[in-house]
Amino acid sequence: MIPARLSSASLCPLLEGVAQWASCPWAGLKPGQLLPKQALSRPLSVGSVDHAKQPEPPGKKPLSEKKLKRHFVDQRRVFVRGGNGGSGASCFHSEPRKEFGGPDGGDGGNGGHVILRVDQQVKSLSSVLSQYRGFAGEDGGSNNCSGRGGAVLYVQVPVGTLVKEGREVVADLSSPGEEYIAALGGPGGKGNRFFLANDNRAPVTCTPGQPGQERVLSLELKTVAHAGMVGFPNAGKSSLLRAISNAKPAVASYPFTTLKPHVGIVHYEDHQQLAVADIPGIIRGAHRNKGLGLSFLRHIERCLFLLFVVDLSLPEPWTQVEDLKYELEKYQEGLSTRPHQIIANKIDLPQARAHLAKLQARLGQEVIALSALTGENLEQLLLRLKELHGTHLEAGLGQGRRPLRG
Ligand SMILES: Nc1nc2c(ncn2[C@@H]2O[C@H](COP(=O)(O)OP(=O)(O)OP(=O)(O)O)[C@@H](O)[C@H]2O)c(=O)[nH]1
Ligand SMILES: [Mg+2]
Repeated sequence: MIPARLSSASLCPLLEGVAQWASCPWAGLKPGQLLPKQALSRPLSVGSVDHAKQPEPPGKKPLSEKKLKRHFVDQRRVFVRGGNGGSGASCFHSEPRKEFGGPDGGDGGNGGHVILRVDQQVKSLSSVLSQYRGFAGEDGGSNNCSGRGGAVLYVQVPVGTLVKEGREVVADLSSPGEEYIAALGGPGGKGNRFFLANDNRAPVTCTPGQPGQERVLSLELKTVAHAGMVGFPNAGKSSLLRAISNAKPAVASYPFTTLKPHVGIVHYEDHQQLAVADIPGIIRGAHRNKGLGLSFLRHIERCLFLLFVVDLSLPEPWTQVEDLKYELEKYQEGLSTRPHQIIANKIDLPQARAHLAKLQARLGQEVIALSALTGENLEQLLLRLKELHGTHLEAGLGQGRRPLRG
């Protein structure tokens, strides 16, 4: 669920780091600054649709599945180990003409923690390594010198990182700057000075530093958006996001153009903002990790409502809806019944119009037929988005939950 922090004022900056792998167009606006005139002149801000099909670069081969996955990493298993504590020292004060100077071995420094810190600049988990060892504390020295503590080792992670230990979720890092101690540094050992007592004026005992905590954590990145666009490759999801928001995901006529989720912000005249995520194409068998598979089904989990985008120009478009729902349901029970809207894209194509009536009859529910390319009927989609969000808010209030504002 989107945290309450995702209120209209903070939505944009937050998403910039979470999943806004696409740039946020409103990021430059200061509070109180007017929205661009173009956006205000309409009841709804419908972005320009001048993104007609970009030509495929000549000779560009489609990427292999392995390479596709390498671009964007949304899951990592990490071994973390806190720094070892430094050992305490055992020595005695020595000075000319002072025979029994007493114990002066200092304590060892504590080992440094390993801390996960949310950084807005980090977009995926690809920069996270498979293991981290914290800095060790220094050993204690003579003259009651304590060893220096090990420095904290920060691991930068993107906003929206879930930290799991085994199956248990131990942290949900959803706002910039948030920190989680992944592994504690070991405490430093005690020097012999510590053991000085009335009945033992010359202790030689000192203790070694403790090893740092060791853990194996799974990090998972999930997109945080109000609406998630789900569809087969080439259905026109990215084109649609470009048309309704100012996000600029790549659009091309080959499948798997989108390799990582993009989040665009839809601005309404009443200053409401809704985040819409363009999730990379899903194919049949995605729940068995085919194509870009599971990694992207995960992002859908965090969307409050879904937009099933189908390519209306293809024969029997209802099979796309059935297959998409099947994949979602197989991945997580109940996911396909989350509040949703079916979007039939590419209505501008002649064969698409012929399929519309059949699709509607077959599904028995209202379908919004539109064209991301020409901009036809986009406003209906934007109104529906608002409605879905309103219903979500009401449902939340009904259950006594804190309202989520868009
Ligand atoms: N005629 C027509 N073409 C469209 C429309 N929307 C998208 N397209 C074209 O369909 C192709 C695929 O569009 P994308 O937006 O890249 O599709 P996608 O669903 O994001 O594809 P993946 O990123 O591969 O999942 C492009 O060539 C677009 O120009 C539309 O409304 N009408
Ligand atoms: Mg795309």
